[in-house]
Amino acid sequence: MSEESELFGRIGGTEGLSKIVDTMYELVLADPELSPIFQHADMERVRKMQFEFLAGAFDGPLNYAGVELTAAHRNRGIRAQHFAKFCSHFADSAKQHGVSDRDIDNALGRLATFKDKITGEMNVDG
Ligand code: HEM
Repeated sequence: MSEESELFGRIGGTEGLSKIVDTMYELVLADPELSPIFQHADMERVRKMQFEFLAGAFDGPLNYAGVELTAAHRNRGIRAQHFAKFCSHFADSAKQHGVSDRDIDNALGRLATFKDKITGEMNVDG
């Protein structure tokens, strides 16, 4: 990959991230543990919103205009093991699209910071 200073650039910018998101949801929807959670989701919207969210999280353009993450994932029964599988599908997709292991680790570290919002494991005292 290139020597771009931002993670977003190094993972291939708009084109690269779009491909990573598309492949990631192919893997997620083919996963029998995760696909039921997406049964009623508007996948076109989810892909678009996920692209925008991740672009911002990876130091790219900040255009995310979707629902706040806690609200979007509340009461869906999403647990730590679902989160872990989702992240491993992200990593497999990024690997397929040529992202370096170092950049994948960097991206996974950023995804991990959203875990409590996605799984609802909020620290109520925090
Ligand atoms: C770091 C990890 C994750 C991020 C950044 C993320 C981000 C997002 C975003 C941006 C949306 C769109 C919100 C909107 O419509 O405005 C969304 C929707 C959704 N996410 Fe996640 N998500 C993550 C993990 C997960 C996991 C682990 C699951 C379940 C296995 C999940 C299930 C869903 C579902 C079902 C929707 C659709 C909600 C609806 O029908 O409106 N997400 N997510």
